[in-house]
Amino acid sequence: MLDIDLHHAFPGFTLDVRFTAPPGLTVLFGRSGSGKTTIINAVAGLLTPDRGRIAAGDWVLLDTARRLRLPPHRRRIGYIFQDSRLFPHLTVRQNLKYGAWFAPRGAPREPFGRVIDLLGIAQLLDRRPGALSGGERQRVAIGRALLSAPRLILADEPLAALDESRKAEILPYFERLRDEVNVPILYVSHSASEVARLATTIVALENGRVIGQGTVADVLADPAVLPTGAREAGAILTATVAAHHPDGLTELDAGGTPLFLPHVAQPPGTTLRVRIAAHEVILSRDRPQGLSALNILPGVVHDIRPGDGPGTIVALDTGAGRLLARITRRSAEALALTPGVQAHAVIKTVSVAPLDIGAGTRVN
Ligand SMILES: Nc1ncnc2c1ncn2[C@@H]1O[C@H](COP(=O)(O)OP(=O)(O)OP(=O)(O)O)[C@@H](O)[C@H]1O
Repeated sequence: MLDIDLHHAFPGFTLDVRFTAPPGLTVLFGRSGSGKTTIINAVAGLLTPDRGRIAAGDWVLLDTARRLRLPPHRRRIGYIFQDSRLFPHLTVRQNLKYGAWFAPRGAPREPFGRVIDLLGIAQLLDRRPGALSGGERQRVAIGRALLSAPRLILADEPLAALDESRKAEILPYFERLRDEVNVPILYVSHSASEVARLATTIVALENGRVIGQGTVADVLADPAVLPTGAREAGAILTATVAAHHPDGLTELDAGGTPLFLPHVAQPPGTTLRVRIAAHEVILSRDRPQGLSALNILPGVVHDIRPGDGPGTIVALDTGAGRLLARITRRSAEALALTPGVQAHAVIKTVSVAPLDIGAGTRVN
């Protein structure tokens, strides 16, 4: 458990945040200038706030009321930056050992071999960073952070410099870090799909304040707290791989409801987290007939959230979970959608992007 309470005034900007991050991966989510880096700098010890307290469980990094301030090198933090910051003249093995060198004697830490396995970097150990891809370098950077026996991991936009295919390569390793290593992770991002894949908890920031905080499913469903508003709103469903069909489709079981997606690599029985973007969902009052879309989910309207423009977000409770549909207010009126009425959500199979399907943990 990570407790953060910070107050700091710069000329023209005041940071005033208080939040608790439960175990897992907590994303600081907000527009440029919302205060994410200022929080990270305060946790790292690069900025001493006017007032504040930062503690990871019983490990207190800062408590201005008690005049306690650990210097940065004693905070036991593992860093993962946008650029991997590996030493170019050292091999991967030496870079990893450098991380281990920072671990205090006797501190519990992941064994070297387990970190290598977790990140799939055994075949890279004798190479130098110049001979690695961007994704491989980031895996090594994660390993180096882990081997320093951290009490907390700070990841500051670690995927921002990677293209889509490298992101897809590295996301599963962050999922493993989240699910298999018992160290809280504070992760900065402004990408909704990255947040949907990785977050256990989201802290949404605006102008130096917390404007929303909660589980990934709750926060991503609330356009009011998303940096890009309704455009990135979406639902997160937890589903299990039921079957791979010969025509290339994968059938998921989402709370007893079948959901067809393009082929996913995971074997039957695997739990997945699937983000369904609100703009990909169509609503119909009656069950549509003769439609090409394979996923037609009956449900009941939970609520309707008007936006600023012509759009509105309709939340529909289905057997698979709560889905969100971004439709026009005109359509919502034409369909007479109000809380409690029955409707059907239509989702095209191919509308779910591969990056939006990840390893599952509970999302709410
Ligand atoms: N040392 C400083 N002196 C004065 N103002 C600062 C200082 N550091 C940050 N600020 C201001 O604090 C605000 C928040 O900055 P911060 O870097 O924390 O935002 P951010 O959410 O991390 O943005 P980005 O996503 O662009 O990195 C900005 O208005 C910035 O100009």
